[in-house]
Amino acid sequence: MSALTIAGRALSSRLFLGTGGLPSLVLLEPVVAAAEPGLVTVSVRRTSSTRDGGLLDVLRRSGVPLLPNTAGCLSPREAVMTAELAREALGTDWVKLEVIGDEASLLPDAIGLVDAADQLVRRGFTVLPYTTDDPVLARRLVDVGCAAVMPLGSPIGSGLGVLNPHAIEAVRAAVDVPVVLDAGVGTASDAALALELGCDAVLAATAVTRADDPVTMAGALRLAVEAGYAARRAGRIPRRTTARASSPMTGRIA
Ligand SMILES: CC(=O)[C@@H](O)[C@H](O)COP(=O)(O)O
Repeated sequence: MSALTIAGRALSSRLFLGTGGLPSLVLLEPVVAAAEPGLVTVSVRRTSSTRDGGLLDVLRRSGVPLLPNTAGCLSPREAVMTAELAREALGTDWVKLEVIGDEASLLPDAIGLVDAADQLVRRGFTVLPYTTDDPVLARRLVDVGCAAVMPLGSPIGSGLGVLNPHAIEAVRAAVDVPVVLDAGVGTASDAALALELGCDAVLAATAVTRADDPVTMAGALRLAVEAGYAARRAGRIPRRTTARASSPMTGRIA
């Protein structure tokens, strides 16, 4: 599978993994090994511990690049401060920007998101914003300098997959930066569909952390992303409303 590049950095996989919510830290290492993700997101609030065997320690040993996020931030100010803390703590100026409108829907606050993205780009961050599946908003985020956009397939943790495939295609068409489907993936076919629709990568958390068997699901998502990317490049056949024989009709015995 050809490499995905974001902001000049080549990533080894088109699957990104969210780490919060695993039922046991013991699962983290095998999950990461099965997923072989290109990036692993970490919430700065939840990773204050750097002790041996802690979340950060395990992730660092895995060698997968870390992508700190601003999970749970409800205002641009809070998100910018959290990103600065992450830069200091983790030594990276990449940030997955989340500015949430409310704690019930967990939907992005579009206005706060553009404001925070603008501030962070000016402060030298490489910003990957979690956004809605709105192509106009995606363009605004690119206009202020975001390195990628991360539209939701459906609400965080819902497992509903890609609710509006046409909107995801519209986001893809609207911007010239990588598009990473973020949120709502429930199982492997959701991830494959995202790539088939033209997304460059997929971020999944709950699909793995709440699966009956997180390690096996992590491996399934890795394969699904590869399959979806290959299918996109191969080009799907057009949908038809009528039958068309798949074998030639010549040589039939009358
Ligand atoms: C924005 C956000 O928090 C998502 O990245 C979340 O981590 C992943 O969403 P799922 O848990 O639905 O995969």
